[in-house]
Formats: sequence, structure tokens, C-alpha cells
Amino acid sequence: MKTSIATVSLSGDLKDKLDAIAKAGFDGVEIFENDFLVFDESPRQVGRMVRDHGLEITLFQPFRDFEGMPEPLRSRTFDRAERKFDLMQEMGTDLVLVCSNVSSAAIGGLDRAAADFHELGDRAAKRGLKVGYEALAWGRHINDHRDAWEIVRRADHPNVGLILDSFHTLSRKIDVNSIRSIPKEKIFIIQLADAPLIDMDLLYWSRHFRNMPGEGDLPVLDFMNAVAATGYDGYLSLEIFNDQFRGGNANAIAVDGRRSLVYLGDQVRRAEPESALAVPEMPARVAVEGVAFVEFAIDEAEAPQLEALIATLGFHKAAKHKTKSVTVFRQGGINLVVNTERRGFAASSYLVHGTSAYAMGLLVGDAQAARSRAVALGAEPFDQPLDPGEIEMPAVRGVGGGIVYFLDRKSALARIWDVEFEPVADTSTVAPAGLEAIDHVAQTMQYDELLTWLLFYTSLLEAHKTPVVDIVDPSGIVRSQVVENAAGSLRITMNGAENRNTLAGRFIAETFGSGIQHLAFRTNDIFATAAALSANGFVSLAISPNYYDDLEARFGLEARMSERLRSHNILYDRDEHGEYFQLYSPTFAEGFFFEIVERRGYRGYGAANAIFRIAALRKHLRPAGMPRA
Ligand SMILES: O=C(O)c1ccc(O)c(O)c1
Ligand SMILES: [Mg+2]
Repeated sequence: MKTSIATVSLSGDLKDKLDAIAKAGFDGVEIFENDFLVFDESPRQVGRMVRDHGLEITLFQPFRDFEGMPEPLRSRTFDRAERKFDLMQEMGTDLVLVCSNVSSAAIGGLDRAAADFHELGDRAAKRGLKVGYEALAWGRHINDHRDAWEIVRRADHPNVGLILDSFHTLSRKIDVNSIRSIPKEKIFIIQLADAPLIDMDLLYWSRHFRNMPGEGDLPVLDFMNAVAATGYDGYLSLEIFNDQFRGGNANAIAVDGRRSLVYLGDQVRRAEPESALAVPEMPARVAVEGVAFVEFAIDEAEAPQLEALIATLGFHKAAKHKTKSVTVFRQGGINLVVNTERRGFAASSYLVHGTSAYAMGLLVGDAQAARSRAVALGAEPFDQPLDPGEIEMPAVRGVGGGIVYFLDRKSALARIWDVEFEPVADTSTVAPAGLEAIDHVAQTMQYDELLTWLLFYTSLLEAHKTPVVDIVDPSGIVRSQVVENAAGSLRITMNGAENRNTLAGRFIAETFGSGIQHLAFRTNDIFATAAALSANGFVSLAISPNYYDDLEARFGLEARMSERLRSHNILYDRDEHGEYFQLYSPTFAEGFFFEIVERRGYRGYGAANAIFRIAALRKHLRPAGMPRA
């Protein structure tokens, strides 16, 4: 499978873009005219620079407002084309993208356009060049790939072909099956882009909101399956106009782009096994049985406070690592690992971020396969030297440079707790509080990382995303998006902070990066849990009494119920599936906190309660910028 990306998709100057594109592993690049025009090197030098990066120029674009022009405009357009042909030959590319005419001067008519393309094909052929025609969704006369194909067919010239762009086809909801009957040799290149579903003007939507396949809501896979059915085996080329990407980190966006294509190719391979795209084989998306553990990096001075907090939550100290200062606290199916090592990755993570939940372990069917898939999708492998007797746990880098470990029941990893750890006598006086499992892991990140991690998780794991929800923080909006599986055994909530003043934004500033900001545990009886926690000396996050008055009004709750909720600082929500109960700890260290939830059929995450929870948590923050003890 050959992958390419248009320079317009990334930020920086042409050199920055090429560096990022080459590093991410693309084979080719579409040179967007403006990126060339604002660059100071000659076409020949640009061509050399591209090839020095190990890349091929897949096409030069766009050539605008060509077909169907009346004289004297028509002659001028052909002169303009000849100039671009000169440039392409200097640069070293043989394909130009001609997008459908948007000019008010353009005259319609398939045969007129076909004749223009036939002539352009003749001129291109003299120089060994090719012309690809793309229907813009807002083209004046041609805005549907089926019409563009009809023109290409009538042009009947070996040097004239069709360019399909998923955005233009899917944004207009054009039946993708119409692609299946196009001869593959007439498809000169495939451009791919996704986009979030927003009801707006097509041109504006296309120029500002496109994103990588899999990051948006368009059925790009259906489009691609139809393309694959033609036998097409050429480049898959990303063309992503996105305001955020233009201002983003070119390297990160390029990695996302390459991941999106590899993932798309993998899905096509599974849907159309006969496809000619030569997609590399990789293990299937990974089913997650649950979050097996979360590990904290912390120093010895602060660890007792965390351990005391965990104890009031009803966790008991279960085991100690045989060779490392690592302790496991356990309750129900939950393992919390506290790592105070002074060497190794956890120690470095502590030095950079302060106390943080820097790693999580996912229980999967085959841990090695999970890591292989992650690496095939461009994840950064994580390895760390083992002590004698330790079992290697496959891992990759995750959000904020943290670690995602994979465990399974089929390898030696099944016995890791027994092999690497020694049980410790439980001397604690606290009682278990009925916490059964990790309900969700909440990761906080910069807003512009949200799509990156969304794609990371959904391409790797058997999980889907839910729509973005706006969380109102008193100091700004935080955008929240969930990755979860159908069984509910994997739930990751991601909060993207747009500014530093929100609770999420402060967390990122205080911990010098993104990471897990809270962990939510599941109970089957929130009131019994709340009572047990109180008995353990747990102090829950105090919620404003006004909240409970409002609850009664909003949900028609009985006064007895709202009083019960209030007395335990329990938040309440309801959806069409059932009820939800939430209870919070105050923040700890750099803004980390715990949550306890009970789901009575409810499927969401209590977004409506977030403003109350955030307002309460803010009261517990240590003043911004205070050094750690
Ligand atoms: O927005 C545009 O003008 C434009 C130009 C070239 C393309 O390939 C495209 O998809 C859109
Ligand atoms: Mg396009």
C-alpha cells in the first residue's frame, strides 16, 4: 500500500512539512501550489529536496477553473496549463490535479468539457504528463464524481483520468457504489479525508474541518471498499484542510495521518480480501476485557498520603514487588500499583510530571499481538530492562508519554502478580467498600491532542468513540470524548482543554503534560459504598446544597432521595437507559482525584454534573505554580 499526503495538511514551510511526512513513513507527497509559491527554492530544487527525503511527488495541485471556458478565457487557460506543465517537469512529477470549474464564466456541457480535456490530454501527452479531474462538491457545473467520470470517459484520452476525493463524494452523500464500475486504470489517484458531521456550507466545511479518516463521521471505509473493488492499487493520499492541523505539530499530525491510512487499509483488507492494495498484515483490533491495573509514579515522601487515601477507599495492601519498591493495593477486581522506585521509567516520569498515574495495563486476549498491532499503527514501543525473574510485559507509549501495558491470560503474564510479587500480611483496619472494577480512566490533554488519541485508541482497540460533549468549567469549555467498547469493560474518557484556566488546563500545566487525571471505580451499591467510605474516614468532595434543590426540580426526585444523595455528596444523573450516581474524592497532589460510580443501566458519564464537580474540586486546588513539597 502506497501512502501520500498533501502538503496543505500540515503546518510549517515546505521543508518542515517534508521532514514530517518522510519521518512518518509516507511514500509520496502532493505538492500544493501555494506551499511551493511561498517557498524560495526553484522547482528543480524542490523536486530534489522531495526525493532527498525519499519521497515521490504524487501530484501537483490544484489547477483551477479549466474546463468549459468561453474564448478568450479558454486560450488563456491552456496557456496557463502549459506554464504549469513546465513547472511540473522541472519539479519531477507527471500528474496534475484539475478541480472542477467554479467560475461564473464557465459554460456547462459534458461534451464541451470532454473536448477541453481531450486537448489538455494531447498537450500533456507530448510531455509525458497526465491530467486528473476531480469534482469539487461545490463545482459550478460539475460537483459529483459521476459527472466528472462521464467527462473523463468522453474525453477518451489515455493521459486523462479521474481523481476521487472521499470528502467531495461523501459530503454530498453520493452513492459510493457508483465507484465500483469505474475501470481502475482511469482512477489516477485517490484522495482521502474524513470530517465531523456539521451542517454547514460545503466549501467552508471542506476548507476548515476535514480530518483524518477515522477521526470524523463520514463513511470513508465504505468509500474505500468501493475503490478497492475496482482493483485500484495506486496511492492513497490524504488531503486534509484543517485549521487546527495547520497550526499544529507537523510531526504529530503526520503520524496521525499515516496511522489513519494504515488502519483504513487494514479494514479494507478485512472487508475486501481480494483487494490489490497490498496492505501489510497485522493482528486484528484488540478486544479489551478490562483495565487490569493503574500504576502511580510517586516519591517516598508523598506515597504515604496516596496510600492513606487509597486505604480510606477500602483498598488493602495486597503484595510487594520482589525486587522493586512497588506495592499493589487491591479491591474487587481493581489493582492500584504504587511505584516509588528511584530508577527506571516511573522515576523519570515522576521527575517530569510529579505524582501521576503514568501507566495502565489492559487485559487483552494476546498481549504480544496487541503490541504488534499498536506498533504497526505507528505507536512508539516501550521497553525497559528487566530484573532477573521479571516477566516482560508488552507496552507502548500512550497519552502524555505514559505507558499502555498489555496483559493476557494465555502467556506467562497471567501469573505476573504471583511471580513478581510477594503477598503481604494485611494489617489495615479499613473495610472494603464494594468497589468492583475500574469503570473509566479519565485522561486530560490539550484540545489539539484529542483526535490523535481518539485515533490511537479506536484503531488499536475494539472500541468506538461517542460524540463530543462540551463540559462547562467556570473558566472555559473542555471538550470531552469517550472511547468505549460494547461490553463496557473499556471506558476511556478524554478531556481536551483549550485553555490553562480550566481545571483540566491547570492539571496539564501543573503536571507538565497530559495524563490520567482521574480514575472512576464501579460499585453496585453507591449508598453502601458511601457509608463504608465514611466509616473508613474518607472525606468526599463537598457538593453545593443548591445542586440538590435543582436535582429535585429537574428530575422530580423525592425529597427523601435528594436528601440521601446530599448527605453523601452523591451526584445524580439519568438517561433513557437508567440512573447514574457519582461520588468524588478531593484532588490529590497535582490535581488527580478518584470517582466512584454506580450505573443502573445508565450509559453516559454525567456530563451535566461536571460543572458542579469542577466547581467543588477547584476549591481544593493548591495555588497555581506552588512548588511540590
Ligand atoms: O478547496 C479546494 O479548492 C480544493 C482544491 C483541491 C482539492 O483537491 C480539493 O479537494 C479541494
Ligand atoms: Mg481533493
